Amino acid sequence: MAIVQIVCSNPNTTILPSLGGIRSSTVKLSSVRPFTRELGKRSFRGSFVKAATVVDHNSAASDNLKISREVEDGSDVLIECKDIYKSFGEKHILQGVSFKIRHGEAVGIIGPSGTGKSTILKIMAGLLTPDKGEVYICGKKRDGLISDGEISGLRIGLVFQSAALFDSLTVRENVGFLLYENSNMSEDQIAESVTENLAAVGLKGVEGRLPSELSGGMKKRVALARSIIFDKTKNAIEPEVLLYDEPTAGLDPIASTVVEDLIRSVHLKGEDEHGKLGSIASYVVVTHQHSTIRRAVDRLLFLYEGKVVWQGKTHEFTTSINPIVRQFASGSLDGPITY
Ligand SMILES: Nc1ncnc2c1ncn2[C@@H]1O[C@H](COP(=O)(O)OP(=O)(O)OP(=O)(O)O)[C@@H](O)[C@H]1O
Repeated sequence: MAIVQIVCSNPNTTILPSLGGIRSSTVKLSSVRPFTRELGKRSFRGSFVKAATVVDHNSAASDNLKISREVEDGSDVLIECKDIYKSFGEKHILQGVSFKIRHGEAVGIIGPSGTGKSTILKIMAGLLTPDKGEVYICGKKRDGLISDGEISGLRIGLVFQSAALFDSLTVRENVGFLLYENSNMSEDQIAESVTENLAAVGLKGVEGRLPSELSGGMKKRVALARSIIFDKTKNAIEPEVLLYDEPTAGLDPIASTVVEDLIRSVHLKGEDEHGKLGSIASYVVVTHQHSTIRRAVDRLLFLYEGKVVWQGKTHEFTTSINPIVRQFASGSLDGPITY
């Protein structure tokens, strides 16, 4: 078992768009501090919040996450979105979206382009506020953005759709970025850890390269390596939910498989030796890729015209008789979904 540490930026800073993995966490704004540590010969300044931790159970990539049991009192619900509405100007994107993410779940959010999948991820992460409706984190209602207050007991991380690497930093510096600042690990330990995490996403010997020297798919994998790197010197474990926005978009089929298995493998399955629910994250993946649906998630939410119009187990997706799901699964031009 290993501890995975993932760190995020303060969503209110101008750095955010540049950072692929953000973490909304149990961190007060007052704890945000300037990042000044030298990265190689360059230095970088910005505001960052502290790291979060998650446990890696080193499960076989082919293992499925156990679908979380529905605990009667709802205590296994980590995130609940209740009747969420969100508009951008005249565009009414979310119109009453409700769902729960339970402990141990691997959930996919699918649906036509522009239907609000990324928007709901950002609302879950606390980067966007809904116009109406509530988000509950471990049963506690969140008001405003994640930075407006502290909700303890759960960390939520978002891995952006774009790789969003720092152009002027090497791959090593990008992947180890937050360890350099937030951990007590030595430079050698961080470098070693970076190499291990890059290898885990199928990349070798690219540590010294700049992002501009990588293909799009390689950048994506570097971003993923950055999201799963952890502080080996820490033991604190809290439940965590990771949100992946199209983690396999633009990857070739084999690279997709690597990433899908990795998403599985960095998450825990459920119980400790006493039968107590484990502390490891659930995760939510927004994806258009069938392989990712099949391989990386157990339950699906189908978002269409502002609402969750279907949900079910992954294997039910292709056999559903729901006309919207059937059309989407088959890619047919005929059906209720129009472009
Ligand atoms: N900050 C914003 N300002 C204005 N419009 C926005 C903003 N964010 C999203 N939108 C719009 O809201 C709609 C939903 O966007 P979103 O990215 O959530 O869709 P999506 O389902 O993730 O799409 P895709 O599958 O193509 O990635 C789009 O029309 C988008 O242009």
